[in-house]
Formats: sequence, C-alpha cells, structure tokens
Amino acid sequence: TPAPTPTPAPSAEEMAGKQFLEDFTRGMATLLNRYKLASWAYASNLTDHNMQLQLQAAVEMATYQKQQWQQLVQFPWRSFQNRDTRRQFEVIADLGMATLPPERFQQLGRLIGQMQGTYSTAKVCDYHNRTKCNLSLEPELVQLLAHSGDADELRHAWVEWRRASGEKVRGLFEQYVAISNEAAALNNYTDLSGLWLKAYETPNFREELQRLWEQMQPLYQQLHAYVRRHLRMRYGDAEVTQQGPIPAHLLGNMWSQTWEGIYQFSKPFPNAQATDATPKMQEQNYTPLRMFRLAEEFFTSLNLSAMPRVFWERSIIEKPADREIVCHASAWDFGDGQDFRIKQCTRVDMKDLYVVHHEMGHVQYFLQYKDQPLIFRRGANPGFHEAVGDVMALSVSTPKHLRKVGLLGAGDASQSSQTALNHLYHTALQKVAFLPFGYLMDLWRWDVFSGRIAPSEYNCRWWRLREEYQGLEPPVDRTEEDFDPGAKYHIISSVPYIRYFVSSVLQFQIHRALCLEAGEFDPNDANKPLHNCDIHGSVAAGEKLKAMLRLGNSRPWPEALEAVTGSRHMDASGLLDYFRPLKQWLEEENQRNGENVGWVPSTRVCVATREELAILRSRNSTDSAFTRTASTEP
Ligand SMILES: CC(=O)N[C@@H](CC(=O)O)C(=O)NC[C@H](CC1(C(=O)N[C@@H](Cc2ccc(O)cc2)C(=O)O)CCCC1)C(=O)O
Ligand SMILES: [Zn+2]
Repeated sequence: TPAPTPTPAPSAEEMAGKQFLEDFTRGMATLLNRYKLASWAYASNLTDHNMQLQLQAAVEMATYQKQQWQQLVQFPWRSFQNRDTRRQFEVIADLGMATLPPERFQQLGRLIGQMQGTYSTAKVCDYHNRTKCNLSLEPELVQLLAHSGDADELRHAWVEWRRASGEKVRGLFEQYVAISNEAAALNNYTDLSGLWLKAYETPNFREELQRLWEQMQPLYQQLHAYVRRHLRMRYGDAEVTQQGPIPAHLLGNMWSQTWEGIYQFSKPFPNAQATDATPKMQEQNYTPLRMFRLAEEFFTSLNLSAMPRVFWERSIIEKPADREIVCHASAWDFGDGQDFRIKQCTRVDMKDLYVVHHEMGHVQYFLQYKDQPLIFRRGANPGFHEAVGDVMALSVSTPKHLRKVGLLGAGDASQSSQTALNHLYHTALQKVAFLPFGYLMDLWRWDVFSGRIAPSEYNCRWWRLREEYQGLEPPVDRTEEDFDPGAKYHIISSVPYIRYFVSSVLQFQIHRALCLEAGEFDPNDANKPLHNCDIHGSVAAGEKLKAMLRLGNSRPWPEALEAVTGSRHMDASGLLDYFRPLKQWLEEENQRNGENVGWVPSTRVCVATREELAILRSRNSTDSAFTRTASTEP
C-alpha cells in the first residue's frame, strides 16, 4: 500500500490563522465573562441600571467581535489543512448580531431587554377578587393553570396573562424582527432563520424535521383524542366539543405545551398507583437544595462530574422576596472554565424536580467540554444541550427509581402493568404532547423572519398553526390586537426553540442506547421494557455519554450521536419504541369509546380588530358558533 501522502506543512497563512484564533479566543474570553456576569446581574435583579450595564457589556463584546471579523474574513480558512483550525473559523465566521452597527446593536439589545422586563414583571388580577392584582406568572399563574379546575377562572388567567404580556410587546417585537433580519443579511443570510439553522449543519434540515413529525403525529393524535374525552367529561360539552380542537386553557399549562397538569384526573388506571412524586416530596419536607443534591447524585452515580463549589455558592435556587428577577429557569456557563450556575425559582414538586435535572444537564455539559477551545464549548447541536438533563430525568421518573429514592410507595405488584401504563401516560403528557408545540414555535418564527407571515397576520397565523399541529383553539375569539406568541418567554427573549423538538427525538435515541449499555433494556426480554429502564449507577452508560459530552461541538453532531447510539441520524424510533405499549392501549381505548381521532375546524374566529369581532358577533349573535362562552367575564 502506498505510503499515506503526508499532510503538507501548514502554510504561513494557516500558521497566522492559528495565531489569530488564539488571540481572538483570549480577548473573547475576558469580554464574554464580563458580559455573562452583567447578564446574570440583570436577570437576577431587574433594574434599569443593571439592564444598562448588561447592554454596555454586550456592546463591548460585539464591538470586539466586529473588529476581529474584519481580520477573520481575510484568511482563506476554508482551505486550511488542520481540521480543528478550519472548524473554529467556520463556527465564528457568522458573528450574528455583532455585525450590526453599534447603535442598531444597542437598539436590538434594548428591545429584547424591554420585552424580557415586561414579561418577567407582568401581573394579573385575581378572578374572584379583582382588587388583588399581584399575580405573577411564576409561581401563581403556573400553579393556577395546573390546579384550578374552574374553566372560567382558567379562561380569565389565560386571557389576562396575554393582555399583560404579549399584547404589550407587539410593537417592540416587530422592530426586533426588522433589526434581526438586518444582522442576518450582514452575515449573507436572507433572514434570521438561516442564521439560526446554521447550528444544525444539516442540508434540508427542515424536510428532516417534517419527516420526524409525520412519524410521530399518529401517536400524538391518539393522545389528543383520549385527553379531549377526559376534558369533556370534566368540563362538559359546552367547554369541550366531541370532535373539535381542545380549548387551550384546559390543558394545565399557560401555553398548552406540556399537559402533565391534567394527569391526576385523566390517568388510565385511577385505582392503580399514581406515579407522581410530589406528595412524598412534600411529606418529607423536601427543599430546593435537597432536590439539587438528589440530581447531582444521579450524575455522580454515572461517574460524571459533581457540581463545583462555586456552583453551590453562586446559584440562585429560590425566588427572592426582595427583588424582581427573571424566574424562567436557566443554566449559565461564565466562560472561564470555573464559574457555572443555575438560576431557578424552584418549587417543591415533581415538575420542578424534572427542571432541576434539565438545568443540571446543561451544567454537566458545560463541565464536560470546559477543556475544549472556547469556540467549541457548545452542544454538538443545540438539541444535544437540551437532551442531557432529560435523559437523566427519563430514568429518575420511573416508578422503580422513585421507589429507590423513597419518593413513591412500594405499590401493589399485581398492578405493575397498570402502574407502568400510568407512568407511560404521565411521561406522554410531557413528551408527546410537547412535540407539535416544539415544532410549530419556529415554524411560525421562520415564516415571520422570512416575511411569509406579515405583522398584520402574526396572531391569526399563530392560531392556524396551533390548530393544524396541536389541535388546539383559543378559549375566546382572537384578533390582531392580541399578540399571543409574545406571551411565551422564548419568543420575547429571541431564544430559538426547534432545539427542544430535536431534543425530544434525540433523548429517546440516547436513552435507549444507554439503557442497552446499562443492561436495563433488552428488546427481546419483556421483563426489561424501555420505559422501565433506570441507568442510575451505570458507570458504563456514564462513560459512553461522557465521550459524547466532552466533544462539545468540535465534531459534526452525527459523529457525537454515533459515539453514543451507533447511528448518525436522528430518528423517531427511540420515542416510538418507548411509547409503543401506550399507543396500543390508547388506540383500543379510543376505539372502545368511539372517539374520533383528529379534529374538525374550530368555531373560534381570528379577525383583524376587536371592533370587527364585535360587529361579527352582534350580527351572528343567534349563530350557534358565537353562543359558546365567548366572553371572559363571569
Ligand atoms: C443562559 C441560558 O439561557 N442558558 C440556557 C441553556 C443553554 O443554552 O446553555 C437556558 O438555561 N435556557 C433556559 C431553558 C429553561 C426551560 C425551558 O425554557 N424549557 C422550554 C422547553 C421545554 C418545555 C417543556 C419541557 O418538558 C422541556 C423543555 C420551555 O419551557 O418552553 C424551563 C423549563 C425547562 C427548561 C432551558 O434550560 O432550556
Ligand atoms: Zn434547556
């Protein structure tokens, strides 16, 4: 065999390129750390002063990036020999918003800061006591949506939250879209969606996503039909029709994005053991700190990293009483390889135990790739970053594991198959219900950025997607004076969302691979079904996951996925394997009850103005479509 052709010595230009990367990284590390600290200061104390300081740090970093970019584009980096050098250039070649002129960049930062401020401080009046107007999203409205059970109170909270948040930021959002598209154009993209999708390095990525959705849609429709029946039984025919979409305010969540809030009254086997750890957590006086320690122990049981001391010193894990903060949970990497934190207004319940694992999954990824070059300290793609904690939570949420940690009673062995179905259903209310929402969020935004959805139709196109993919309808008619997408954190914070849909697929592929590695799942052994797998304590599984996490995004994501699952492709088989027993049961149950799977068009309307709506309603006041509880007032 001929001697392998030696890689030619790197050219002088490539040597200079390598030097540029080292200099850029050194300068960037300082400014990034300063920017992160200023962002944390604002997010954990929402004052104008802190917003100004954050903005200033952002401008300093962007100015540096832009100035470095002038040099960067001089290098013929696409022809460099060294794979890592070439890839680092590729990753930073798009500087995103930093390519904007400073005053435009500042304006963009101010717009997002204002939208976040409005969202995080929005208050709503109590339905029963209209003088009490201090209800925040977290924890008051989140808890109300999950536990109220009163359709009128739910409708009130649903409508009033949107009036206090989304409606107020429509103008700011329109300006944000315009400036963001300018930045995309400066990076040679037609609009922001191109810049956002670059992180997935996948040709025809959108077709891939549509294919995955179509594979999973039948399972979603079965769940939707079953849930609609139980909501009809609980709230009556006036609220929930036999064949129509489900009204969005009844699903236990402000955005109807996950439905675990309706588990208690809709679980398949009411007499079998419930699979919710909340009662035992509260019985045992769990604290947020104990929840975080429990999650940390899961990671260290796999021989992954413990949280560093600074994490415990600087994280915020409870909502402070003395100031306004961004309560939306988040995990932070301060770019210095030492400072990592979580900010979470933790509540002692199973939902937040899941969130703790999710956030700590981000920190575990930060810790595993902290020795990579700064530019490679990211997820293999953003979906991977969202999947780490969820993979852990899939093990933690099994009845087997909850019993192991004392958060579920012994249970009656004769009911084990019913308990298993209750658990599968509970997990489906979080994971399967989420799929169409995780998909449509950026379907709407990509079309907004491209101009296919104009500002004059923002809200009605949103509801078209909500009906088409989720089979939902608003609890009251909507107009373009509303701006319901703006009532969702990621929309007003400019945080891409398709990462969560990608994570929903990847996490079951990764879970299945780790369960095989841990000997917890065997496709040929009915006693080792995938939904009962708990990888806790499996160092073998941990080592496999660690090998992937340590890569950061130094290698294309198919390689990272292959390191764990042996496959280079996203595919829905992991999720479909996991939920197969539930899908079977739902099909039989829906058949038994004569439930129609799918939905007929909604009778709710979405028109341009409230005035138009009033005219429409008065003219058709006899028309049945409008007699359905159209008003929000008692
Ligand atoms: C500095 C910074 O911002 N860091 C990033 C992490 C990083 O990029 O390094 C970060 O912390 N982002 C916050 C975000 C928080 C949560 C979230 O927003 N979740 C989505 C989607 C979803 C919904 C249901 C579900 O079951 C699972 C996910 C939502 O609630 O809509 C809240 C609850 C869980 C995760 C997060 O952790 O992803
Ligand atoms: Zn996350």
